[in-house]
This record gives sequence, structure tokens and C-alpha cells, in this order.
Amino acid sequence: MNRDKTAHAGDCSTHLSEGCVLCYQGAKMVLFVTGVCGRDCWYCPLSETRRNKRVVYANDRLVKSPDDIIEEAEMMSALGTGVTGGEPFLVLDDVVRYCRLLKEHFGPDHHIHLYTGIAPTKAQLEPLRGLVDEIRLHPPQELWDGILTGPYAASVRTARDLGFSIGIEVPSLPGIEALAAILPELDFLNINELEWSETNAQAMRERNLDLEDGLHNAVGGAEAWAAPLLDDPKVHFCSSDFKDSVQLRERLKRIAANTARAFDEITGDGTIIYGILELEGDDLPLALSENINDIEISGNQVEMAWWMLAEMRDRLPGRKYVIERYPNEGIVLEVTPL
Ligand SMILES: C[S@@+](CC[C@H](N)C(=O)[O-])C[C@H]1O[C@@H](n2cnc3c(N)ncnc32)[C@H](O)[C@@H]1O
Ligand code: SF4
Repeated sequence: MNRDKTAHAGDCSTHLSEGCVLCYQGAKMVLFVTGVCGRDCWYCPLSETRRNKRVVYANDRLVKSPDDIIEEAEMMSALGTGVTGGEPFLVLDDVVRYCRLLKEHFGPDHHIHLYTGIAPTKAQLEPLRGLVDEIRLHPPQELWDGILTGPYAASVRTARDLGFSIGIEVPSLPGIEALAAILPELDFLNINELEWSETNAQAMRERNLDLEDGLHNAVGGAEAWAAPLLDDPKVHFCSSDFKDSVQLRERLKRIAANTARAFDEITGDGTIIYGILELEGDDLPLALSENINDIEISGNQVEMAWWMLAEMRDRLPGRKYVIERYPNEGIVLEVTPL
């Protein structure tokens, strides 16, 4: 069994759902449609700013109007969207509206997958036909034993009859091997490496669970619980490391390609690097006046290519530094004085 996480993240294409293939390319927008959920999973990772809140986010952008969703999708050249929450079926009308908007704007090939913690009925699934391509069910841990006779198996069959691609997506927890029974009826089974978050930390400690290492959010033991299932070609293990590295990096690269200015350097991680000069007076130094087309002035700050700033360093009075940040005015990762 080859379960090296890095190798697995790369050698992906044989059994991944279409939604996952696009995720590997960083091409899926995450559309969070509500923080409200009727379940209360002890491991739920939702942050306090989202949990139980009636909020909508497209990636990290707070959505105030549906246009924001399209803008965000365009900014990352999204090829698809993952609809999540909270519980999307609690706001089914909104989900239908958003998915229709996305399919109309980007075309029917814009691939949409939807997560749900409920076992949806035919009446709940029907409005999503032609709008959602792939459904990912998350049955509660206490129903994994006897999965074939419960409501989630019924949803699997209904969804399949209605033409959806249908899978199960759950975090890796003890007892997960019981889901082997339903594999023949699924298109895929995605197992998320159990992740630690601020909001589930107490519940993790109560169960004597701990972080696997000091670098990632993965919970120790999570991969081992999933191990009995991992050789089945329908099963995909999504490591916490992969989400932090490949998925995020590829999405940042897409955003950077659309938003970086001519003088921003785009790194292999999808971050951008540029130089900043803080002006000491109102006047632009002569050396910069001659390069007016290669700079951007905002207040008392002049932004330019980092290497240009480094070259002119001795001719420019004022504080100078190089900045690395996420694209589109994202978080600042590093500030290096020149
Ligand atoms: C946060 S849920 C939101 C959508 C829906 N309520 C659901 O549970 O499917 C999205 C995905 O995260 C997974 N998940 C939940 N808690 C997790 C955790 N602590 N670590 C890793 N994945 C988790 C769920 O299995 C689900 O596939
Ligand atoms: S069903 Fe999903 S959103 Fe709801 S509590 Fe469970 S993990 Fe959290």
C-alpha cells in the first residue's frame, strides 16, 4: 500500500470525482451558503464567525449580493464551485438561485458539487437537477454501522436515479471501515483527514486526540483509521497537508494571474512580491519620476518591482522594504527591510 501523502496528492487522476480533479487545479470556488446547520457534529470545524450565522461567503469574500459570487469566481478563473455550509438544504432556494446564476454566467460546464449533512429526499434533490452535478453526503458517525439500511443509502439511490454523481464525504474517524458496505453503490468515497480547529479543540482533547505534528492541523491517527479502505479505487483520502499546500497554492496562482500588476512578481506559491518606498516629503524623487509608468503611488507609499527598488536603494530617501503577500491585497506574509 502506498499511502505517502505527497505521492498520493500527485497521482490522483484515476479515481477522483470530477469535483476533486478541479480542486487539484485550484479551480473550485468555495461557496458557503449559510452557517446554520441542524446537526451538531463534535468535530465540526466551522469558525465562530460562520457557525450558526446566516452569512454567505465566496471563498473568503463576504457576499452582499449575488454579483459578488460571480466577481469572486471570475477573479480566480473558477471552473467550478463547491457549495457548502452549514447545511445548504436549509437555504435550498438560495442554492438554486446561486447555482443557476453560475451555470448561466459560466455555462453548463461550470462544475458544481454540493455537501450536505442530511439525507435528502427526492423532493429536495429535484430542484437541483441540471444545476448541481455532484452530491457529497455526510452521514453521521453513529449511522456508519448499518449504512445500507438507513436514510443515507436511500438518498444515494434517489440521487443516482435523478442523474447526479453521488458520493460520501466524511472525516476520518474510528469505525469508518463500515462504509465499505456502501461502496458498490457510490461513485466515490472521499475521506477527509480529521482536522483540528479552534472550535473543535476541546472536543478533541476530551477524546484524547491530539495534533499529529506541530506543522499541520491533522489529528494523529486519522490516516490509520481510514487505512482499511484506502486500496479501493473509489476511495480518495484528502490529507490536511494537501488542502494547505496544493489546493490553496493552485487557487492563489489563479488569482495572482488575474490580479497581479506588471511589477508584481508571482512566486511558485502563488504569492506576490513587490517593493515599497515610504516617501519622506510630498515630492517624488527624480529617479522615480523617470520611471513613472513602472510604479503605483498610494498616499505616501510608492509601490514598484522589488528589484527596481533594490537597484535604486541608495538614491531614494525614505523607508524601503519588500513585501510578500497573498494576491489581490491578501494577507501580508513577510516584510523585509531594504
Ligand atoms: C464542514 S462540512 C459542511 C457541509 C455539510 N454540513 C457537511 O457536513 O457535509 C464540509 C466537509 O467537511 C468535512 N468535515 C467536517 N468536520 C471535519 C474535520 N474536523 N476535519 C476534516 N473534515 C471535516 C465533512 O465531512 C464535509 O465533507
Ligand atoms: S453537518 Fe457539517 S456543518 Fe453541520 S455540524 Fe456537521 S460538519 Fe458541521
